[in-house]
Amino acid sequence: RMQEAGEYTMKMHPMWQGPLVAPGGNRQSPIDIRVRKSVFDPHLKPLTPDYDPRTCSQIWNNGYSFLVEYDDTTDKSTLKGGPLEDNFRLCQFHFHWGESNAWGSEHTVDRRLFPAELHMVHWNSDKYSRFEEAVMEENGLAVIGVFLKIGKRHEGLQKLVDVLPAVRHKDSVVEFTRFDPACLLPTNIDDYWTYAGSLTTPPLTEAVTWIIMKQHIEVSHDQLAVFRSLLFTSAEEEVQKSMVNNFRVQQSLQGRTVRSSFT
Ligand SMILES: CCOC(=O)CCc1ccc(S(N)(=O)=O)cc1
Ligand SMILES: [Zn+2]
Repeated sequence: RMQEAGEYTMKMHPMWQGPLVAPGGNRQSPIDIRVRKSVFDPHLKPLTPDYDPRTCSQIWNNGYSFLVEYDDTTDKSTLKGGPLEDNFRLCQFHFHWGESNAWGSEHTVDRRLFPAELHMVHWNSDKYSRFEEAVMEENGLAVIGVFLKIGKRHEGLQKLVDVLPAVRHKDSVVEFTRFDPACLLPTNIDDYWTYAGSLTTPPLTEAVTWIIMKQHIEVSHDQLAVFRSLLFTSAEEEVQKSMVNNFRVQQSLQGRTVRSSFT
């Protein structure tokens, strides 16, 4: 019998032996997006990302995922519009994925799992002066989530895939420049769901306005296989653990409304 999507047990990883539910949390992420329960909001504006590839600086394996980091000391790569009242600065993007193509995303749509999910992380530069400050505040962060499906090779992603072997181990860093993160967004960014949530890894703070794209992007099976060649563990550790299943279990909605920008 094929297991139902969402029925899979999640292999425990040290990180997820941590606080699976933040103490006192009532707006935790990720969640299952029940499409028919989402509420169309005609006041939601188009999202206006404006990224400068020259602010791309490095790739880092932090032991949870690999982060592509951007220089966020100026307003060169920003996100405005959509549900956001303020100007947000891009600081990094990363992914979550499974050991198989059957699961890996953090959010689901009517319980549907995707093989991976991209998160583009921004912080509110109108209200705060640095990421570390914004991460502790209610309207501090905005994260764009994009689902990945297995299909044709993603040409823009290949430049990133080619450098991943250089950050195989936890705490490794390599210079990575002139990468335009906009190439990872779907063609249609006007259709999205948005809700108030949290970081999905420690410190799990309830600081995030989530913007989840309805349209997915496609990457090839081989490209995603390179993600799985990364390791949770540093070069010094005896036992090497493959970096897979780095997603958090779904959290209860607890009365929150998910709004949609489309009918
Ligand atoms: C105070 C330092 O805090 C951090 O470094 C948090 C980084 C962090 C950024 C984004 C996310 S996610 N998966 O919800 O998009 C989780 C954790
Ligand atoms: Zn994430």
